[in-house]
Amino acid sequence: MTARQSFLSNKRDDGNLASLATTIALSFGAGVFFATHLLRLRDRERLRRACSRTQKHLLKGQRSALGVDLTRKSKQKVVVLGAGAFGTAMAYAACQGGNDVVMYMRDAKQCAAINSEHRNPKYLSEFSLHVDGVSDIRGICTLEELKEELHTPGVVIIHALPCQLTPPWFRENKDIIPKDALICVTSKGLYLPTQQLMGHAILDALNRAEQPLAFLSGPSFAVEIMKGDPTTLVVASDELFQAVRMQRIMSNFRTLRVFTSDDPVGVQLGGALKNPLAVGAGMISGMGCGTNTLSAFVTRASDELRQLCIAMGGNPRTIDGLAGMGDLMLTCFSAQSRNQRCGQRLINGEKVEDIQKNTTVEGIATADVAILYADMCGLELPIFRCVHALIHKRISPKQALVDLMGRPNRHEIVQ
Ligand SMILES: NC(=O)c1ccc[n+]([C@@H]2O[C@H](COP(=O)([O-])OP(=O)(O)OC[C@H]3O[C@@H](n4cnc5c(N)ncnc54)[C@H](O)[C@@H]3O)[C@@H](O)[C@H]2O)c1
Ligand SMILES: O=P(O)(O)OC[C@H](O)CO
Repeated sequence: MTARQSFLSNKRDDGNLASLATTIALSFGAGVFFATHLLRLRDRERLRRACSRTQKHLLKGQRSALGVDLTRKSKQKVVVLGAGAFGTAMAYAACQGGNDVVMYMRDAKQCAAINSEHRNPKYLSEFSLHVDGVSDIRGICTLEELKEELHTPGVVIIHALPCQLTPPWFRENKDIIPKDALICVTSKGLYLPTQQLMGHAILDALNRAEQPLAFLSGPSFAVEIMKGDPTTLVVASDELFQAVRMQRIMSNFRTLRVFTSDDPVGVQLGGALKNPLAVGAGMISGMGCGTNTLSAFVTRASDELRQLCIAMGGNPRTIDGLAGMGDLMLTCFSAQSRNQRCGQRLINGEKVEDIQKNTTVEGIATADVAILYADMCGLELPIFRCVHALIHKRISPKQALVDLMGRPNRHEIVQ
């Protein structure tokens, strides 16, 4: 049984009108999406219009005149890979969304504490993982257990491992990953050894082109998700029904609102490339510059992000959204961001290797790949290049400001 069949049949098992309406809407949506593929509508605008029609139909189906409950959904098996800050927040959110959630980690002590005390002793330990009225998150720590959990038909994997460790992990463990399991990637970065987007690197590591993938991104500090601060995310997939499926799994209609997207390239690039830019923003703060400079940086940097997105085949409108501007603002303006703090520490003279010893900073490796992409696409991208040069200490902070502020006069918005 494929993930989609199992998902649809799960929903039929509910036997209620709400599930049936949604199932019909989803089937229709998936049908429209596949039909657009079959008809080889390669033109991006036409494809986007078809997807948005699908989405409208879905919404219509969910807002049934029969008054069905929009929020009703069937329990899904969710396996979270990684029990760091974001793995913990994702497991908690999926559990709040009413799903059966298992979190995989290597550390047996950490796992035992999660199962007995319902807290992650290593990350966000101040928060209880007990979700009222829903089953608790279960920790597992052996590959045997992981294999067994992944065996569940229709299983969804939420991946929350740091980017540079991800392809090796999937290569090593590909035999236990079911071919039809949806992998929802939440890590934000580009893979340095092969200069790939995470999705492509994972498919290569699995040696499979057909593994269903989705990408969840947007402004979301793990700690604020745990606190229950209203948070919005976007999930993208080439197969729109997979994005809708993740949307339904993660939405809790109170604190987490998830939008869908048909632009996995744009969503991945937005999430990944905001990280080196956040390092740059931290450098600006470290230099003692104020909000004028930071706002200028964020605005002009978003233009470079858009240029790169277009050149790499993404939709520039995605950069205007949560995965682009949303996350860029969050990480550039907040010292809660590890990338932002890394920038400040670099300006204060710390070494990049030392900063990365105990903390995940995706922006460093991703900055290297961003420059390779810029060269490949023939783009100037002065802000990305200055941040990259500062990270590698090829220019001084003072020189970076001279280089950026001394550029020739020009029109602001170039169509
Ligand atoms: N922290 C956030 O607020 C946040 C928000 C959105 C996205 N993200 C993204 O999520 C990804 C993970 O970030 P994080 O904040 O959770 O990092 P983290 O450093 O808090 O946790 C990473 C976890 O991965 C585990 N790990 C490493 N190798 C492993 C392996 N081989 N097997 C099992 N576990 C392994 C580590 O033990 C650690 O628990 C990053 O790409 C980050 O950009 C983080
Ligand atoms: O702490 P950072 O810089 O890795 O940012 C975390 C998330 O990406 C914010 O959305």
